[in-house]
Amino acid sequence: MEATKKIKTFLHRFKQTTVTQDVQPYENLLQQIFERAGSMTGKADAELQQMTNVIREKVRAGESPDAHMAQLYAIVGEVFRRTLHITPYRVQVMAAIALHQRKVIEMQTGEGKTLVAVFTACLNALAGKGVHILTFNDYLAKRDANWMRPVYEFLGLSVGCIQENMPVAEKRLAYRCDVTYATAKEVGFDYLRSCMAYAPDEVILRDFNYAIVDEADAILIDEARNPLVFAGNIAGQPVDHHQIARYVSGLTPYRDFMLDEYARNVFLTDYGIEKTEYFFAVQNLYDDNHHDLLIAVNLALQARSMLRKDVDYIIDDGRIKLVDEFTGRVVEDRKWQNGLQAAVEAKEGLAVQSEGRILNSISLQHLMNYYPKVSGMTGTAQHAAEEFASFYGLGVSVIPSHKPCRRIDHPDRIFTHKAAKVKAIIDEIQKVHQTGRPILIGTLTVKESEELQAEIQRQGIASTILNARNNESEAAIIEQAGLPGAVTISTNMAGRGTDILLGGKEQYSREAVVASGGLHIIGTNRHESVRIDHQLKGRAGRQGDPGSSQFIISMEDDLMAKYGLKGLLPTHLRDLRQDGPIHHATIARSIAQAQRIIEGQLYEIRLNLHQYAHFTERQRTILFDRRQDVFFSEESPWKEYSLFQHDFLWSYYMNDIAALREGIHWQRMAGKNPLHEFHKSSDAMFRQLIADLEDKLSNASNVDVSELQLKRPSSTWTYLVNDNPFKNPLMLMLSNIGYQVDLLAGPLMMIMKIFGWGKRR
Ligand SMILES: Nc1ncnc2c1ncn2[C@@H]1O[C@H](COP(=O)(O)OP(=O)(O)OP(=O)(O)O)[C@@H](O)[C@H]1O
Repeated sequence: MEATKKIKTFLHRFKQTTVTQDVQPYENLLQQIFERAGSMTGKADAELQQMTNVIREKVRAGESPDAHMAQLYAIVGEVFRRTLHITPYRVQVMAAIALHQRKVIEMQTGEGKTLVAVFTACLNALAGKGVHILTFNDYLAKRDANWMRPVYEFLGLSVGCIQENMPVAEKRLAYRCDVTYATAKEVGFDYLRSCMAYAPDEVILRDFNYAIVDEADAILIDEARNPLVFAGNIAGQPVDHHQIARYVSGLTPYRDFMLDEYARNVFLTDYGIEKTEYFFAVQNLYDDNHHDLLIAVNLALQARSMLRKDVDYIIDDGRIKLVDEFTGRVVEDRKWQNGLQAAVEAKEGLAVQSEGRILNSISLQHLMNYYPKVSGMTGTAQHAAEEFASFYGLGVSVIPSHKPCRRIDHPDRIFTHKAAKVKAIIDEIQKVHQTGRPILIGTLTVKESEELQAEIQRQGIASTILNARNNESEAAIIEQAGLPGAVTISTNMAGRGTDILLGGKEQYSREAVVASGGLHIIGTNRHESVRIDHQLKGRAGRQGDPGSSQFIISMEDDLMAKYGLKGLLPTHLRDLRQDGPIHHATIARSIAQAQRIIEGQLYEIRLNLHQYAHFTERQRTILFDRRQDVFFSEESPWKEYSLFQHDFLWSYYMNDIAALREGIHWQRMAGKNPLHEFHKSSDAMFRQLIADLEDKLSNASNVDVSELQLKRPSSTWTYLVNDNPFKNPLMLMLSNIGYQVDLLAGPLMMIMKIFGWGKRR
């Protein structure tokens, strides 16, 4: 039976891998909506509100909202005209239908997804159970809630918005609104907070109902690599990180330590081990007594050789701030976990902050699974269709654009080395700048953006920079980026959600920019994820505007070096060095293939994370259900005591589980399957946890309440970067083959991804 179930699950994943281009199924509903829309224009405001109230009563009496979609969408369209003076396009209404039908809709960048979500949110909010619109960042949550507020309020629907660091009382009110705009991350933290409440007024969230996820691929896929972790502070450091950082800075690569960038691995050589033992006066570094030292040295090596200042992080106000590789933004509350943060702080000579002890944690994938209904929107859904299907059971529906896209995407210009590439970028900027067209240059890192600006300045061209160092001026920079002659250099920050208006706000200068050919995009690197490249291109040619894009790259770029892409080239091209671009069909194909391979690997990492997290999540549910029983019980003197015990033991358990995971990959060396071993060990540990908890609770009546120190753990909310122990996903994939049918699904999907099979276009 079990085997049959696994085969069914396996096949189901493939069956779900659908991308629908066919919009015919929506035509019938669209016709009904637009027929009704005609009769709405003559109605008084009060009439529209009364019609909405009638639908609301029917839905609350148990009727399905589906039956009222045509009527309500026609009303919402009319309300848009009356309140915001916008007439929704036919394709936007079509997208709103698909959204209600649990799809991830792909709409071209700039087509107005913010409006689309409102139709579906209104329909689903009538039941009174709340709709969450999950945005990419806090700024968009606030902007969209305020922008769309008149529409909701006209229909008698309340709208709230969640911001990080908002007082709990304000958050509770916002979550009780009919529609709440928030980032997925903040909802996740509020969920964890609610799980650990000590009194009813500390419960922030109500039951989940429906989530519309904006920029769905970024939130449901890219962000899903990072578990949300509620961490408490513990004082003291077991080792002197600064001393270790100084020691490691003097080591020589390839003699004292080896590093394999592709596998994201760094380790001491035999020579390096002996040297370290001598320096720290220990006999055997691998002895249990020196475990902390060994780990700290490894982390310091990782900090020295794998993490780069102004690329992976910046230093601001004496603190390390991580830069998100997908968005180019500083992520204020993100930290590396398991001691790596401290190692980087020591490397930079900063004070080492105290390390976090995990108090509670959830993955975004599991959080989303608590919503009975989920749908999503993005400009780049097709590339992630397999993953939407396998993790979330969501299909992708491609919505045609309102006006045909006029953007010209030039084929990549590829150079043999970096200097030739930079020269070509400067030439390109000079050539396009002369025509008066605005230019947006997308760079990979803060460092690269600044170096390029210096180079452009030497050529006498003024430019503006947008990167993690100046994100507070983002809105002002973007406002200027579409003006005639503007040159803007940015990291991935000028990606999702960035609406560059041609000519700024002035109509006459818009006409001038349109006549000159619109915005020109220059990409200076191919990103690991092709979706990020598409988002960058998507800043030009919005809503039928003219525009163009050109990637100028070199075989020495990080992507090529990291993944050894030269190896994919024919032998005679590998050592070529020339000033002009390389003209060879194989190269562009190889790069595209490499991006597919990398995406397959990243998928594999996420699949693994999911498989491990899934087991712990099930245990968390069991334990927190028990916590709820204590929470709502009446034995008040012992209640808090039973809860400061529950949370304390769970916290210890979470940390033990993190340590178990950290070392479990060694089981592969013993010919065992790490995932199986993890399940076995964590199952035994969980049973012990339950036994300990019951023991503590049964002894609770012997505790003198006056002696209890009911102190809560002092806590911080941390968004930890998953320092994945599976450094080489390919090895992991191979080692897993043959253990269980379920595990085969991932690798097979990866192979299909690489060869582009299984996609229906
Ligand atoms: N029906 C419409 N009529 C006129 N303007 C519209 C309409 N719908 C949207 N817009 C405008 O289009 C612009 C882009 O809208 P929005 O930010 O929602 O796009 P988007 O799809 O989220 O883009 P991206 O994901 O690329 O950032 C906004 O300036 C908005 O006012």
